[in-house]
Amino acid sequence: MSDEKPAEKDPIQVRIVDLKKSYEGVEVLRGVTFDVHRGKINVVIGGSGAGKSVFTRQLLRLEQPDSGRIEVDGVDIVPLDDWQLVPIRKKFGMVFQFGALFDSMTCFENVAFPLREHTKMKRKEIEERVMQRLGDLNVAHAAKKLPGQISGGMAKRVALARALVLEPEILVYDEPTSGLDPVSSRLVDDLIAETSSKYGVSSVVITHDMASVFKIGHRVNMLYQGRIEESCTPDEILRTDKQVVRDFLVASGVKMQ
Ligand SMILES: Nc1ncnc2c1ncn2[C@@H]1O[C@H](COP(=O)(O)OP(=O)(O)OP(=O)(O)O)[C@@H](O)[C@H]1O
Repeated sequence: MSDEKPAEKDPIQVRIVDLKKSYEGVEVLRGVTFDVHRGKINVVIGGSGAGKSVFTRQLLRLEQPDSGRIEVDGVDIVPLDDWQLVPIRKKFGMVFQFGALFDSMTCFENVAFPLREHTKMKRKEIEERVMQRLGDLNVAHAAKKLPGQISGGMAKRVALARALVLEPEILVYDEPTSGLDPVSSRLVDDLIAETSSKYGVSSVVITHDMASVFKIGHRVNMLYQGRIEESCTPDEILRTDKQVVRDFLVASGVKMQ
């Protein structure tokens, strides 16, 4: 018997290196570099127009970056074609503004949809998986209801169940607290933290909500004018000596050290 230990997984799940994207000659991403830490909550923060949405579209390879690398578990996905991206896309789950459920389908059908589209699972297996996810997120009782018949908070849980049903390794949240009052925002933060610890997924939270950084972030990456100006822990960012980062935090009501 070999006494070799199983190889430890790289603590960095995704490395983004010098990513650039222009539209009609205007450079929006001007060399984005940072790491997504495995199993952690990685927040990407930035003001309006910083390039957060453009970055998200490149990360998910919904668009082709002009240059740079996105290494997912060591594989650079930038040069891959749609066919080669199929197994990579399975690693990602996306939670778009936490909504976007199909209104005419029950919550059960919403969560079953990705399984029907992307797997050959049998009806019974689908039913079990869907009810398990809904149960994990405390919304099993909403299975037969339409999204319009449940509260906004419950709908977010159903949307998260749907994002988790294909068992992604990396969950990307696009502005999850955008447009919510502070109390609801913190409940959404709780849900993200709960999901991170329950499933061990690597979370990427794209937001301009500084409160989320300090409540749930393990890592914070500040995007400013198309570059990552700071990449550190939430504690460290309070002591940053980068003026643009300090200005953004102070304007967001954060007390600096
Ligand atoms: N398809 C596109 N074509 C041309 N310019 C674009 C395109 N998409 C984004 N931009 C420009 O890129 C810049 C960054 O936009 P982006 O939407 O990524 O900002 P953001 O950080 O998500 O801002 P917000 O928080 O307001 O949503 C903006 O100046 C925007 O006009």
